[in-house]
Amino acid sequence: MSIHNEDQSSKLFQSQTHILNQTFGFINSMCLKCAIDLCIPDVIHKYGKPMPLSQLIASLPIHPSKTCFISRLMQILVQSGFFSQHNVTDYNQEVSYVLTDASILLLKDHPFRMTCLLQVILDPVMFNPWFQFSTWFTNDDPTPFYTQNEMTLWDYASREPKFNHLFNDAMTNDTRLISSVVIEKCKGVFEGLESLVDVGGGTGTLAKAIANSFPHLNCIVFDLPHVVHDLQGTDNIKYVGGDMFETIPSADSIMFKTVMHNWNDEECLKILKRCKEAIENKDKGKVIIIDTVIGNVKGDSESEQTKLYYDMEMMVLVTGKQRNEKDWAKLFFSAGFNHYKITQVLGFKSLIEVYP
Ligand SMILES: C[S@@+](CC[C@H](N)C(=O)[O-])C[C@H]1O[C@@H](n2cnc3c(N)ncnc32)[C@H](O)[C@@H]1O
Ligand SMILES: O=c1cc(-c2ccc(O)cc2)oc2c(O)c(O)ccc12
Repeated sequence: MSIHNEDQSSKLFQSQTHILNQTFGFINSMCLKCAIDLCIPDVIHKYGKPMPLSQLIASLPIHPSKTCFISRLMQILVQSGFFSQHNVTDYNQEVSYVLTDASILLLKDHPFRMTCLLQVILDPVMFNPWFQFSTWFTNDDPTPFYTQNEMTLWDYASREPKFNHLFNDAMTNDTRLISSVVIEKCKGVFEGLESLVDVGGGTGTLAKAIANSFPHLNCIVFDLPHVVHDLQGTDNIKYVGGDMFETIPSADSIMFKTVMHNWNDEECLKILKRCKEAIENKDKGKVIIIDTVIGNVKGDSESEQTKLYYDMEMMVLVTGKQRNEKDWAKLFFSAGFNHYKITQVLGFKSLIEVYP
């Protein structure tokens, strides 16, 4: 095939570059993981001022034969916005690095750090199922994760304590930020309630924050037995192990934070019907859902991309999906609920109150 003009060849080169950039996308994730494994954000933070490359190299736990590769790793991390580069004009022209808003959330001691979430998303247990994606389209397995492991993510976590801890820590990372915003912005949601069950509440990060702010509220953290079996409750927090498809403890309010997104419509309908049975006081009782509502805020293009990635992650690992308001409303009314109210909490996450 011959190329006839400038325009044609330039379009071909652009397409080739586009394909290569999309294919090499994993390099951004892997360089970020490498930087965290080597504690680069913490080392630069501890230095307290722009850190010259030679100082950075000297502070990292690397083999002397690898020192010459750090500047190349830093180059891509600067390009992807995790560090910014100061070109110092001293005699040896050495570059220095500082943190950016994004890398501040990668610091070990930051209360809203995202490192555990990132590590679990890139862990081989959650990453390898992607290699089964196309195979899964040709079989009747529930998820690519199932094709890879012959069991669900939840069964895998119950059998592998190391993965269970990694997963629960990752969810805790995400919940810390949301908890503080929910308690600040949505205080009214919890006022007047006497009891609350956090279903799929993990290790209880959100329930603990709510129980601290509302000491008269009796909270139950309900999750699979392998998640809660060794956790100690307090005066107003009790841990209960069980399966939400079988039974949900009774209370005024039943809460789900990033749980519904793990399940398909049929499964969510079953859970919501269980909630209707479990709500003790039908007058003031409600279901509280903290989850994504797609399309309720016009996001920037980066947020739009995140929602699509997140939806794919649910398809590959669990049977769930991200939902728009119409999808949520259909679920609530099909399960026999009467009305609902959506409050936008943070980014594309919302708090939905659903009334019987
Ligand atoms: C995505 S995590 C969310 C954890 C917590 N709500 C948070 O946001 O930090 C989903 C939780 O649902 C729990 N889960 C899965 N299947 C369950 C079931 N059948 N019954 C109760 N909990 C379940 C998992 O163990 C996990 O802790
Ligand atoms: O891989 C994930 C990521 C999440 C996730 C991402 C961002 C957030 O703000 C919250 C949660 O949640 C997941 C999840 O619930 C799951 O069951 C499997 C994987 C992931």
